[in-house]
Formats: sequence, C-alpha cells, structure tokens
Amino acid sequence: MAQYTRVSGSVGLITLQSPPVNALSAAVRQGIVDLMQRALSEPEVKSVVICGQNGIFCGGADIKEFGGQMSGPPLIPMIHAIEAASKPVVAAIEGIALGGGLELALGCHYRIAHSKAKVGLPEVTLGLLPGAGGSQRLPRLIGVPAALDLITTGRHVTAAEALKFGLVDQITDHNTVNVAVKFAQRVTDQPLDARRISTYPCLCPPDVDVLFEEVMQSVRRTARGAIAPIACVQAVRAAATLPYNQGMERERELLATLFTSGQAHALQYFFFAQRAVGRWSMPSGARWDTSKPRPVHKAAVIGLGTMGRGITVALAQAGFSVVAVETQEKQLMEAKQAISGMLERGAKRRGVAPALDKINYGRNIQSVADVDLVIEAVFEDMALKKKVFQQLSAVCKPSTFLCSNTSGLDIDQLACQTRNPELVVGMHFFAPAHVMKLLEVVYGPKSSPLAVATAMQLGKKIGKVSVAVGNCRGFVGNRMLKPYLEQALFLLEEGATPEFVDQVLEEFGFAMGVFRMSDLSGLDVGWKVRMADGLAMPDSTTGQPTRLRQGRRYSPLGDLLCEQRRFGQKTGRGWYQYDKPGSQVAKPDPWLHRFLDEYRARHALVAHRIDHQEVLERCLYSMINEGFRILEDGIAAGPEDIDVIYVFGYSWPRHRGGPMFYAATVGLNKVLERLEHYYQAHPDVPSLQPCPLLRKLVASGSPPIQKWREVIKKVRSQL
Ligand SMILES: CCCCCC/C=C/CC(=O)SCCNC(=O)CCNC(=O)[C@H](O)C(C)(C)COP(=O)(O)OP(=O)(O)OC[C@H]1O[C@@H](n2cnc3c(N)ncnc32)[C@H](O)[C@@H]1OP(=O)(O)O
Repeated sequence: MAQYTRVSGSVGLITLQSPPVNALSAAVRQGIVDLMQRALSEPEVKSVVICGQNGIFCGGADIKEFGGQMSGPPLIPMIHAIEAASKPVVAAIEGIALGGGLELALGCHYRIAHSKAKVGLPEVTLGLLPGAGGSQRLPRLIGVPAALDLITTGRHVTAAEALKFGLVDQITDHNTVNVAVKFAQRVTDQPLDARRISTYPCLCPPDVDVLFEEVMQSVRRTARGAIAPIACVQAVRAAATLPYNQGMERERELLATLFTSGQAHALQYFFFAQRAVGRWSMPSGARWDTSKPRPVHKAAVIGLGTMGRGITVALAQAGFSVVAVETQEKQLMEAKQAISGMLERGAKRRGVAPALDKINYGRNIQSVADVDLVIEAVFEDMALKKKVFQQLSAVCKPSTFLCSNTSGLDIDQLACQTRNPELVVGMHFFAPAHVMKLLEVVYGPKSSPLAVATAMQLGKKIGKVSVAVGNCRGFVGNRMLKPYLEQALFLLEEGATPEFVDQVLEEFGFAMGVFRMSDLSGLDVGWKVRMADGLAMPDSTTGQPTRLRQGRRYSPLGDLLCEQRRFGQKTGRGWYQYDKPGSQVAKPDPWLHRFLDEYRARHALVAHRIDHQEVLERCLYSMINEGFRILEDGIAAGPEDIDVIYVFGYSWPRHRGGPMFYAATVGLNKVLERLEHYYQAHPDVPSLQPCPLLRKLVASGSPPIQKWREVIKKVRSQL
C-alpha cells in the first residue's frame, strides 16, 4: 500500500503505508511500482519524493513474508526502475531506513534524512545479506571499508554518521518531507547520470586484498559458525572486483544460498521471539496488555558487590535516581570508586556526560524510605536476604516494589518476610549487570501483575531484554544449566577431557565451553551451593558412595577440585591451568589429566572413546529435556522465552535459534529417541528421562514450534 499526492504542483509524493514500520510487503511494492509509473507518465510532474507514513521511512522487506510463497513485484527490478527513472527521485528518510528500505533509498537519486533518523543494512542479523543491490551500491557510494563495516555488523548508524559517510546528501531538523519536496523542485533540471549509484566505480583502498583478507579472518573468528557474515564479505568483494551486473549476479547467488538456510530460519524465528517475550503472561491469566506498570522515578540498590555495582550503573545510565546502599564503610568507598569509573568509561564511549549525580550513596538502609523500587543485591544467602527483606518492609513506604537479584533462590520465601508480598518479584541480572542484555523477572505465587508489569517495564527502560518466568530453583536459565553441567562432568568420568568437551561446544557455537566458562565464573560458587544442599560432602558424612547422592548418580569431580583450592581463573588453576591468578588464557593441565586417570582407577571406571555426537547429545538434549519440563510446569510461557534467555544469558549461538528451536530443527522424535537411548544406558540419571511433554509433542506429530503453546495448554489443563 502506498499513497500518491501531487505537492506544489510539480512533485509527485509517494507515501509508503504499512504499519507499524512500512515494511516492503507485496502490496507496498506493488504500490511503489504503480505510483512510480504514474509519476513518470504525468507531464506536470517534474520530480518525485518517496517517504513513509507516521514518521517512519521503511523497516525493510516484510520478514513475515519470508516463510511463504513470495508474490508481488520483486524488489530488485523495482529499485532499478527507480534508479533508471528520467525524473529525479528523492528519498525523504524519517525514523528508519533499514535493509530493503535503505536499498530503496540507494536506488533514489538523492537522500535527505531527518537528524534523528537511523539507517543500516541489518540483513546479516537475519541470516541474509543486502540482496536488493545493497551489497553492490553501498560500497560504490561510501567506499569498501565503511560498507564492509555496515554490512557485516548490520549496525544502525545515525543520520550524522550517514552524512559523514556520504550515504545521505543532507540532514535536517525540520519537516523532512517538506525539505525533500523543496530539494526535489531545485534539482528538477539537473542531469541524473551522475546520480545513479550502480554506474559508479567501486572506491577501493590500494591494499584492498589485504583488507578483505583481514576482515574475512576477523569475521570468521567472531561469527561462531554463522554463515551470513562470511557471505556479506564475499558480496562486497564482488562489488570491489566485478562490474555492477556481475556483482549483482554474485549477490543473487549468495543470497539464494542464505535465504533457504537453517541459520536464516533460526535468526528470523529469533527476531520474532525477542519481540514475543515482551507479550508476557502468567499462569493466573494476567498479561502484558491488561496489566499496567506503575512509574518508577527513584530506585535503590542494596549491596554493592559486583552485581549491585552493575545494577546501579544500569539504572543511573538510564536516568533513574538511585540510592546505593552498602553497610560496610570500606566496601562502600571501593564501590563508589568502581561505579564512578564504570559510569565515566561508559559515558566516554557514548559521548555523553557521566551520570554520577544520579547516585546517592549511603550505609544506612533507612535512606531508602522514599524510593519507588528496591533491588536487593546482597550475597546469595537465603538467611541474609530474608533479613534484608524484613528490614526493607519495615523501612520502605507501603507501595514500594521489593525486588531480589537472585540467581535461583525462592522468591516466595522472601515475599513472606514482607507486609506486601504482592509487591515482591525476583530480578535475575547477569554479570556484568550493566552490560548483559538479559533480565529474568521472576514472579512468585503472591506476586501481583502490577509488580511484574513494573519490573518488566523497568527492565526495558534500562535496555534489558526482560523475560517473565515462574518461581522455581534456578528459574529458567540456571535450572536448565544443571543437567548440562552434570552431563559434562559425567563425560569426564567416562573418558573425555575438559578440552575435548569444550572444543565440541565451541564448535557448536557457544562463546565458551562448559569448563572454560566454569573457570571464568569460579568453581567455588557452585561448590558453596552444593554444600548448602548437602551434596558436596565427604562420603563419611553422607553415608553414601561418592558417586551417588539422594539416590542419583553424582559426580564429585568439581568438589574435589575445590578441595584443592582450584577455583578457576581467579586462583590460576581449575579445569585448566593459567599463567597466573586472574589470567584468561586457559592451557590444558597435565595435573588434571593425571587426576582424572587416578579418579577413574579409584572408582573402577573404564574410559571409553567419546565422540562429538555423544558430547553434543548428552549435554544439549539433557538441557533441552529440562526445557520441556519447564514448559510443562508453566515456569516459562512458551519456547521463545527459553530461547531468548539462552541466547542473551548463556551465549547459545543465535544462528541456532535457542535450545528449543534447535530441538525442533533436529526433530523432536530424534531428541526423544536419543534421550531414551541415554536414559536406558544411565538409569540413575533422572535428567535423561524424556519429559512427558516431549512425548506428547512427538505423539502429536511434532508440530512446528509456533504451535507448541497449544499442546502445552492441553497438557497443563490435564494436570
Ligand atoms: C527473494 C528475494 C527477497 C529479498 C529478500 C532479501 C532482502 C532482505 C532485505 C530486508 O529488508 S530484510 C529486513 C531488514 N530489516 C530489518 O532487519 C529491520 C527489523 N526491524 C527492526 O530492527 C525493528 O523492528 C525496528 C524497525 C528498528 C523498530 O524497532 P522498535 O523497537 O521500534 O519496534 P519493534 O517492536 O522491534 O517492531 C514493531 C513491530 O514491527 C514488526 N517489524 C519490524 N520490522 C519488520 C519487518 N522488516 N518486517 C515485518 N515486521 C517487522 C515487529 O515484528 C513488531 O511487531 P510485533 O507484532 O510486535 O512482532
């Protein structure tokens, strides 16, 4: 859909109309084609302006159309026709010009942008490349290095940056369409040949081969197995080395491979999953669209350790007034210094003033009396947290929301310490809290929809992707991590090495394998939890064999390392060895290999050959199985919630869509069959026993992931 109006007598104005972002659906493309013909055929019309309604130029191709049969006029000939037009065509860019939207603008002869507009070619983030001439026109317009940067990262650039690159001709603070119309009138008689970007030579630096080699190496290093960034480099290389038409042919070939790839499907699923988590619901029926948040003006953070500092920075940077409380004078001074440094570095990067004046520091919990919301971030200890919640409940005004930054403790027990348990929720931040995008908002049985809506909105305001989840041990993320870690340890007992397990997981696409990650986080963290749970204890205390706890197989390997004070990077020894405490370069440790051999000998375990497939299946399928249990229990409302948590919080490779999407890709029947196989081989490992929901989905013919919620609803209604 597009609308045509004649402005100032001689300018044909084409307005794209397809809310919310004027994506180039079949109807919009048809509208552009028809209205361009009309403008070119009207003798009174001397020039054309293309804009989008509601202050948004265009969000690109309509991603919803990708899954189905493409209909309507194709993008490439449509853009060529605009570029070849005999009358000047001006793009009036307000809001955004992304992907196909920017490619459309690149087909125009001139581009005028509002100063607040953003432009970019984010196709790579959807597993694609700019396939409507963008990979060929952009380097011709702004040069190879800048085009490589924009196309391989997909980043959105400001109008000011776009002007610097020469990507737009003018920026304005005024009404962009009016400015573009006036501009179009001025250029009516200008020759157009020099404005057709496809005819430009490609601007290459002298050492262009070296540049491509370096960029390709860097892209391969960071892509973690994603294919689109590599295809993007290849497409730009075609622009630099081939005539335009041949470059377009190469762009077409590369896009054809990407378009039908599993990675593109996964990334496009993930695009919609990220948006779906904002439409949260609770088992009570409360929902995002019926629960209004209450505004938060002033917040407090209690406890200024690593997490509390990061949360304080995130709040202050987003413009909240923060009361930051730490009871020990020395720790308070250290925290103040650290927080100021973080704010100053962040502000320097973003070119703004540091929000130092947003924070008031104090040692006394009384200073939070007038805040709207408190985030408690003291040490992960239930008794301590309970005490803090009792104090907060006595000190704060009755309407204050009380939130706990916990990675897995029972929110209900904390709520019970307060006068208004309905105002209590969990806010599970991930370290470093001012950087990591994920926030689990945890509702307990007493949490009100108001509290959930307020925490979700606060999360959004501080730039987090917030996911509402139910209250259980470990919530979603850490609950699923448990069987994953457990399988990794069992694999060591059975003959694998930490290096091999990590290599397989990193080849799969995780930023770090399970053992390197444990060394980074600190082995003592889990050890303390296991001790509190009565798991990490000498045999004499438990009265059970070392490798059995509470009737289940148990691996004490992590506990044994901790007993040797091998806590990971911080002590210079863990699953790997490091040059010195704090170093990040992990090296295989012969001591650990001997230790594993001795351990196996002591327990009469015969090492067998473990291959890639077994590592992946046992680590990932046991985690996915727990994901199905979480869905069955109603802790997560849908598979998208789990996938978003895993990609943003646990470095699951985005191009694999998340664990639940991955299970759907592998095939639910295959996941079920392999779990059955492993459970038969390890009947003392309950996490390998296939979850009833998985069986039900397979029995229902393994519906597509978008239909799982219907099956889950049925299963839950039968409980
Ligand atoms: C066979 C050959 C065919 C050629 C195909 C190859 C060429 C592809 C070229 C492309 O153009 S690919 C698409 C490139 N565009 C993008 O990647 C932009 C994606 N969108 C965004 O980044 C953001 O949505 C936004 C535009 C910056 C707006 O962000 P904001 O935070 O304001 O709102 P959202 O909640 O993200 O979005 C609102 C609403 O709009 C839906 N939506 C956004 N973009 C598109 C789109 N391109 N197609 C369809 N739908 C889109 C989004 O899903 C939200 O709706 P929902 O119902 O809440 O999910």
